[in-house]
Amino acid sequence: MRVKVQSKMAAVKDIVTLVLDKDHKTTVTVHLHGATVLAWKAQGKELLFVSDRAVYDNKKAIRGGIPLVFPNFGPWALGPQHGFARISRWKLEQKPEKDDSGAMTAVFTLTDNKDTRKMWDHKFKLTYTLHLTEKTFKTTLKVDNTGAETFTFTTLLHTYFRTDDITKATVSGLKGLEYEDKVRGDGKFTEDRELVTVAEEVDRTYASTPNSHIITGVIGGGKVHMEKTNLPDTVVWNPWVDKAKAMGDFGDDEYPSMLCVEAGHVATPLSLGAGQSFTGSQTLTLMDE
Ligand SMILES: O=P(O)(O)OC[C@H]1O[C@H](O)[C@H](O)[C@@H](O)[C@@H]1O
Repeated sequence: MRVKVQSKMAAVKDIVTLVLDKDHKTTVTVHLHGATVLAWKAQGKELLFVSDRAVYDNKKAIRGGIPLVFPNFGPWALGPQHGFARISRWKLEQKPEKDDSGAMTAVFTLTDNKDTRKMWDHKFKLTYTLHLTEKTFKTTLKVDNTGAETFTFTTLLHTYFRTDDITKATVSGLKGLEYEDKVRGDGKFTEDRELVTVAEEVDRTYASTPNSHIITGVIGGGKVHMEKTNLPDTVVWNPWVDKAKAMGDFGDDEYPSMLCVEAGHVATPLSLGAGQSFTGSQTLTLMDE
């Protein structure tokens, strides 16, 4: 399946790879379109889902991996759904390098330009730092307001985990929390399950979640620990049968193979004054089975 995805990818010049070890067992692959993480392989196991039908035309958002949502989560009056970060061309600011501790780091940036200002007339700089060790993958997004006026935004790391069978996957840390449910519609609901499972279309935004979730049922019976900082909300999404069929860049039969658990600041917008900055991050750790 991965080979097929690779062969459909755009030119090699679009792709940056962080290789931790010489055997290529622990790597991260990033597309400059959106600085979209396409793959995180930990000890030989590919943990992220990318659709076989994903489009690599440097225009459309890439269906899978970790698209970056900024400056708006969801439908947006000023531009495309989930904002422009995931459909903008990012710059590789610092090539993958090993630091003293042996971790690989790479840094990508996006600054306002005529296309972003057409939609959202603010000056900003986004700095996205990827940090890879043997079992952990940390992604940190820094937002700088480089203009003279305050702006508000929402942001999110839209992580697609690869699952063996979605009905066997679970997400911890959500019991007792309020959520909005885009499937059921208006109103707030309260989660009563210790471990959230998915057996139908799910699209929920849980507000003020704990900084740690454990996701089970990741490919090969894997367990991933998600730790987040300054990203207080968690979205759980799977399109299920009908929505999968309606999406042009997602296979009809792919929904059992993915689960999105998305760390973000989306339930309430953030406000940044001139010269201020915000930093949010998530660290994914492949846990021992
Ligand atoms: O199709 P996209 O624009 O990539 O959005 C994919 C999904 O992203 C999030 O999970 C939202 O909560 C969903 O409502 C949306 O369907």
